[in-house]
Amino acid sequence: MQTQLNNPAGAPASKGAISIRNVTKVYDPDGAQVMAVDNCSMEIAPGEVCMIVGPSGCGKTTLLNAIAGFHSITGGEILLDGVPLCGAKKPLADQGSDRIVVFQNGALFPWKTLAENVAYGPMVQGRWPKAECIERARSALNEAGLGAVADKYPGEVSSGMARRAEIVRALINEPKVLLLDEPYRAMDALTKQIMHEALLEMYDRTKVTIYFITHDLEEAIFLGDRVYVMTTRPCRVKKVIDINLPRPRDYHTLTSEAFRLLVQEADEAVHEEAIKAFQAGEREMA
Ligand SMILES: Nc1ncnc2c1ncn2[C@@H]1O[C@H](COP(=O)(O)OP(=O)(O)OP(=O)(O)O)[C@@H](O)[C@H]1O
Repeated sequence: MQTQLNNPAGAPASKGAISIRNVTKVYDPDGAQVMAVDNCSMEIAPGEVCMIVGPSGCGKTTLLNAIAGFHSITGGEILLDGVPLCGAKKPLADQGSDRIVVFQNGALFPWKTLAENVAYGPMVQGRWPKAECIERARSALNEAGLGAVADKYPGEVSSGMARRAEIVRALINEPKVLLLDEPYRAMDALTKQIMHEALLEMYDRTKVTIYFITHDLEEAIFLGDRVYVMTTRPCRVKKVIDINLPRPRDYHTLTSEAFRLLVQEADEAVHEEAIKAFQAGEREMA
């Protein structure tokens, strides 16, 4: 069975445009007024792999939470395909299956098999009859190279397989946008490389818009269409780097001169902000 995860003939994506317009977010724990994001604007195209890098604590996750509908914004607006998600009248976006978050620490149900995990979302939403949900889940796992372990429990497969199954579980809902917050942070270099290739392979099939936060510049450039380097808090866009490396990409890309130059460009921008963040931290400590 061919799932609807496929984007026939690699057609360009027609949905999943995110507009972040003049967004501001102030947290106010006990009146402390922490400005996390200040007048930040970004236009993310449908099907773009948008990689967000910036100093620790600069406000990257705050933006993700606003898009996902986990946190409200204080000013500005966020639109999905031209339709407002949140803004002045409605500061907190509704959560919805059009925007799916893949969490850092994984969230598969340990008591369900991979196929049952993948089928769970559409099943509880009553999207398709139960048997069809399972059949689609198996088919999607198969396309992701996980067919042989579809009936295994998360504890019986490698962490790399479990992370891939999580992405399959997100994609079965046919979201417009996938939101990832450092999903591969704790992985060793080799597993990370395999995860990157698996994600790119799934992306090439689905062309879903990806908003991906990372501290790893090589990861950002290897995966991304554009890398957004954010300023130290409060968060704004400092620099946008277009990644014109041809797709499909594989590990050979990592050794090209074009790749090396892009890493250098991103590193210079991030380094400047990291120094500012460090100095600001020292001032706060003084
Ligand atoms: N619920 C909250 N209440 C108060 N302050 C918060 C809250 N969540 C985040 N912050 C503050 O807002 C700022 C931005 O946090 P955020 O988590 O968005 O940064 P980040 O760039 O994702 O960080 P990291 O790279 O370390 O994950 C930080 O100074 C953080 O302490």
